[in-house]
Amino acid sequence: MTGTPDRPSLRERLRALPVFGADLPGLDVDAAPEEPSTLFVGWLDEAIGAGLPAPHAATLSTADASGRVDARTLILKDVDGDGWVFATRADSPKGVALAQNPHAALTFFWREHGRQVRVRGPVVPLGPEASAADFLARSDFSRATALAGPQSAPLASPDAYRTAWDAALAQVRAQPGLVLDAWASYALEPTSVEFWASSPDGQTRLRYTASTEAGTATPHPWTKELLWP
Ligand SMILES: Cc1cc2nc3c(=O)[nH]c(=O)nc-3n(C[C@H](O)[C@H](O)[C@H](O)COP(=O)(O)O)c2cc1C
Repeated sequence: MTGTPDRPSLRERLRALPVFGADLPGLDVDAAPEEPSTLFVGWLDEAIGAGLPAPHAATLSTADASGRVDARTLILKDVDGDGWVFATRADSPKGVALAQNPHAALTFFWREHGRQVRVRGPVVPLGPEASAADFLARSDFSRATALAGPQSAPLASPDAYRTAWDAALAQVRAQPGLVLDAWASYALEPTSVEFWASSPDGQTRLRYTASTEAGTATPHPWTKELLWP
């Protein structure tokens, strides 16, 4: 759409928007640790410490058996020996896609720090015990939402949701140990983790790649390389 002096076009308004602020912490490549999880948790802690909004929110990208791609936001639950951990309903579209094709990516963006992290690799379900522990750690409201109905299925009306949610909340409160069978914790076990940082000097990209012994899944030490921005 063409703009006017009072109201520039959308293209002009978008071009005028700043992306990053000042005083960006950047990425010190020489000080980068051997393990990408160490650098990731360091960046996440800096984001938490600075009070950035939802620093643990990430975009999970998946592709189904036919290669159709989808992406959505979710919450990071942990980073541990299993990998980058998240939880959802196994019968949701993302859970179904992961069952068909376990390869996925998590993308974190901390605008105020001018940083992005891309974590790529296969996703594994962590099993009933870990899934139950995650479900029971959720608030009553979150458990009721998960229980109320099949995530992402068409909903007939807001009233239908309200009625199901009220019943689910009553059920959760009556049975505090109740676990939704469909709830699943997953870990993305990275084969590569890429750190991107903007700074007044330009952009820096550092990719960690896990080398694996031919024919085994045994991880070897990570290799690090710089990438063209
Ligand atoms: C900030 C934020 C956090 C979210 N966290 C989760 C989460 O941890 N797990 C989840 O299943 N959905 C979460 N959602 C909802 C998902 O983005 C998505 O709408 C839902 O999981 C259905 O996705 P699907 O149809 O691709 O399976 C979150 C949404 C937002 C905006």
